[in-house]
Formats: sequence, structure tokens, C-alpha cells
Amino acid sequence: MKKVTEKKVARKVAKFFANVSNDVSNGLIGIGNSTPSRFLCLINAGLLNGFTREEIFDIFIGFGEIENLIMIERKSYCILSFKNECAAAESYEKLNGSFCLKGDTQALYLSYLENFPTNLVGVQENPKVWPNGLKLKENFISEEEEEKLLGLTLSDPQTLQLKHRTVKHYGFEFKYGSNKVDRNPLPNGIPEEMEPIITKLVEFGMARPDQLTVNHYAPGQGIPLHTDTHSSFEDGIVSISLGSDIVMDFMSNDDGRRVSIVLPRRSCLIISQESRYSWSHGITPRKYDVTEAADHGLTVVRRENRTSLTFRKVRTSKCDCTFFRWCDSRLEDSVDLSGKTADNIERNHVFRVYDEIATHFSETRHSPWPNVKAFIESFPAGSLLLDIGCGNGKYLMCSQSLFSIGTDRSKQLLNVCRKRGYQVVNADCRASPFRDDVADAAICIAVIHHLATEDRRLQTLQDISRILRKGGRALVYVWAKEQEIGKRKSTYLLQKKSNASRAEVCPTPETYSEAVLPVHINRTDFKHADVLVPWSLNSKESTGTDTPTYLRFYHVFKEGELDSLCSKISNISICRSYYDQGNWCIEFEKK
Ligand SMILES: O=C(O)CCC(=O)C(=O)O
Ligand SMILES: [Fe+2]
Ligand SMILES: [Zn+2]
Repeated sequence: MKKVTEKKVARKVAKFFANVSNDVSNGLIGIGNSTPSRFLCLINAGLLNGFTREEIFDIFIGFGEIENLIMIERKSYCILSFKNECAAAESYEKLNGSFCLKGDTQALYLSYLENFPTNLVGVQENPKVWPNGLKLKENFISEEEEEKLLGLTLSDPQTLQLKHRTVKHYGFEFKYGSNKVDRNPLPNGIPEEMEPIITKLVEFGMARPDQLTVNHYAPGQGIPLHTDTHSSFEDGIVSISLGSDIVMDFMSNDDGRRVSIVLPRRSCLIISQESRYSWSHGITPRKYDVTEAADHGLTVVRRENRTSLTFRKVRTSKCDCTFFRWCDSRLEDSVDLSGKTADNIERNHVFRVYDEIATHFSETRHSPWPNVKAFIESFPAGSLLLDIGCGNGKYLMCSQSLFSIGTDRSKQLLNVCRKRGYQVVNADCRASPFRDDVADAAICIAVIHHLATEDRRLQTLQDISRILRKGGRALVYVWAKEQEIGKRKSTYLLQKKSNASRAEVCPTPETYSEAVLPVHINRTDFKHADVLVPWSLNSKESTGTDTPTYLRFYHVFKEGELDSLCSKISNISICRSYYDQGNWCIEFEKK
């Protein structure tokens, strides 16, 4: 084993000692000591260096019985005690200054301590609070039953050899990529022999399962942390352990809190409510688990071959849980809203936002899109052009030979227009304050994608057709869900970070009474049709800190959706329908 020189060891330990003098007051007495004791400080082998308790055990277990190990949050060291001094001395002799750690990029240094520090807050001392809704029934099945079930499941050929275990599904297949169920039933249902277990589960008040996954784990194998998707399975997922105890890890999806729970063989774990809907579960691949012994020390338990039976019930309707943030039944592609909710969303996430960001928005919106400009210029001088949702008036500017009027819901944007000398009125795009059949031309550019229901989007188009004279033409642009067509990315996807809205807020969905609106990540593909899109007020010289981020509501249109909406309006005919820079566009004429 490669080792650094003794001199260097002494230097390193002294340097470390200087760095942790603060911790010394917490009980790290004797750092730098070479007077042997049972207590060791292991330098460069802490949580901060990416070590787990198990990895430390792995390195030291060979020297003798370990009494205690404290891993400390955000520290590059940990504290270990052996049951006897010999073991400590032997490990000190062998390992001090050696490159025995993973990666071998940093040497391990050891220092004896006078005592096991009592007032350091070790990670394992955190009170273990189980996630709500998690229930464990020990001795759920008898030894005879266990033997029978193992015989049965082990003789049944496995269908799936995964990286860290073998798996077989009955009833329906569980898809590990998406954690969803494949709704096409499998040829094999749950085997008859499981009937006594199912009966017991039903007696406990659980719904009758129709799906079973059998997992086989050899020592060293595991399953990554995951949440079985809400839309696929009912509440109450059951895991029965056969053949070996194992530690299952739980992690809160909300705050990352972790809890490890020992599942004894023959026990039945019921994962329900919070533990099912807003926590992930998994099994770390390793050969042994470290668990708390009865005397509050730690013990190492070797894993044996373990077989688990996971019983689930496939959901046939939408999930009705209250864990909206994690509920894929609610984070659907598009949301179905009442008028009242739509009003609220538009007020909070459209009008208010535009009022707040008007100046900044206006600074970033100068150049008219060429196809819109060409449309405007196709009308003879003196024509009446109505710009519905005119924003900062950039199209009123390029229509100087026409008589143009703009409308908008944002008063601040109207103020920008008025300062520029344009004629504008404050109005809802669904009901423009103009007489029927007056306009030669109308444009509605990047407006109706801010309306929260299809009804409201249709009302707007209908109102535009109302104000057009017979033979008058309108041009409508909406943001497209498809931002990449035939491998060509839209300008939006190609925008540079510096001049785009830079917000990379944590995408926390926003909950309304009827729906959850996911927050879109800028410059990425749209995953949902109804989304909140961040806008951050960062000026060019921005420091990037504390600039408020606003969320604008968008309904992004799928290919064909705008056409299908227009086809519902009887008195128009579509002149052309096209895709332009990430937008779906339609020009129509009033019949
Ligand atoms: O092995 C277990 O106990 C759990 C298996 C599991 O979580 C799954 O298959 O989804
Ligand atoms: Fe699972
Ligand atoms: Zn749910």
C-alpha cells in the first residue's frame, strides 16, 4: 500500500488540527496525539469527502469490533471507536497516511483521541422520525410460509435481469424507467399461492391487489430511490421481505430528509399516505447494513439473499391525493379550469405580471417579426388596423400609413404606448370596445396563449371576427409547444442565457383549487401545455442576486390546435396557417 512519509503525516495532522480548532472545543480532545487509545479521528474520511458510514465500516471492520462511529454533517472527518485498543493501534499502524480510500486521491490520516466526544452532533443521532403513513408489521408470515413462498418464487424463472437485481411481474408490468404501470395485462396474473397473503392484506383493510412484483436481491444489490407514480397505483403499496433483513431508505421529496428503516425478514411494510405520495424509497446496494444495536451502539448485519413481494393495485381513475406537488395525475399536460380559476390565474400570472415588468419587457421587445410587418404592410394606406393585445405597441409603430388602435389589459404597457404617442384603450381581448364589422385588419400577436381556458381563447378569436369587416383579414400568433421542428431549434431554445429571462427558479408547481401549474424551465422543451414561465427582472448590469422572478401563465399550442379553434368560427375562412420562430400562426378572412 502506498503511504506518505511519517513527516508528512505529522504535518498534515497538525494542519488539520489547526483547521478544526473550533471543533476541538466540542470535544475533539487529543488531536495530533500519538498516545494510543480506542478512539480515532479519521481525517479525509468524512461525509464532506463523500464517505458513507458503510464505506468507513468496510475499511475498518477488518481490524476488530467497532463500537461506535459518528459521521458529522459537512465535515471532512469522522470519529470511530473500537471495542479494544489493539484494533485501533493496528488500524493506526496500517492506515495512517495511506491511500486506501476510494479514488485514492487523498490519503487517510488518523489521530488518537482521549475520549469519544460526546457533544458532537453526529448524523446518526438525529431522532429517527418515520414518514407518516408508513407501517411495519413484523412476523407477518410464519417461517413455514416463508419457506414455501421462497420455493415458489425462486423456482419461477425471472423475466428481468436488472443491473442490481432480478425481477418478475405478475398481473401488470411495472416500468422502471417511468415508475408507471403498463396497462396491458400480462398473461400471468398473481399466482394462486399468494392467496393467503392477499386475504390477510384485505383483512387489514387494504384494497385487493392486482399486481405483484417479485424482486430478488443478492447481497450487494439494491433498488434506486423512487416513488411509484400516483396515477398508476392506488394508495397502500405493500412490501413483504423473505430470506433476509434489509435496510430500506426513505427520502422526503419535499426536503430531502432521509430515514433508514430495518425491514426484518417475514415482515410486511405498508407504504401509504405521505410515505407513499411524497417520499421516495429504495435500497442501497451493499453487502451489509449498519443498524443501531439495542445498547445504542452500532452493529453491522450481513445481508443474505432477499426476495421481496411488492403488492399493488392498479389505479383506474385519477389520483385524488393531497400531495399536489408530486401528483402526476394533476400535473397533466393541460388543465381543465373553471372561469373563476382562469380569472385568478390571468390576474396573478398575466395582467399583474405585465404591469410589474412593463418597462423591462418593453426594453426587450423592439423589432417587429418580419411576417407580421409584411401582413400589416399588405393593407392600403388609411385602412383601420386593430391590434388586440398590443403590448408596448411595437406593431403600432410599423403601421404609420394605417389608422391603428391598440388594446391591452396592462395599464403599464398602455402607458408605454401613450408615451410613444399611440392610440390605445384598456380592454379585455375577449370583448374589444369596437363596433361590429369596422376593421380592415386585426392582429393578435402572442396574446391568446395567456388565456387560461380554451373557451376564453375561442371567445377572443370570435370577437376578432366580429370586429372585422367583410373581407377584412386577421393575423394571430400563439406560442408553440413544439420548439424544435425537423431538428431545427426555435430562437427561444437557442437564446443565450445572458439576454434571456435568466430565471432558473426551482420549478415548484403552483397549486390552484382545481389544478397544479408546473413551472417551465426556460430554454427547454415544453413538457406541459399549461405552464408558468419565469421572467426575471435582470438588467444587463444585474448582479444576479435577488432579482425578483415573475411567473407568466402560458397555454402553449400544439400543432393543429389553433386551426381547430378557428374552425369553430363560422364566418371566417383560413387564408394561411404556418409555423414561425416557435409560434403557430393563422391568417383568416371574414366571409
Ligand atoms: O424490494 C422491496 O421491498 C421494494 C421494491 C420496490 O420498491 C419496487 O419494486 O417498486
Ligand atoms: Fe417501489
Ligand atoms: Zn397523487
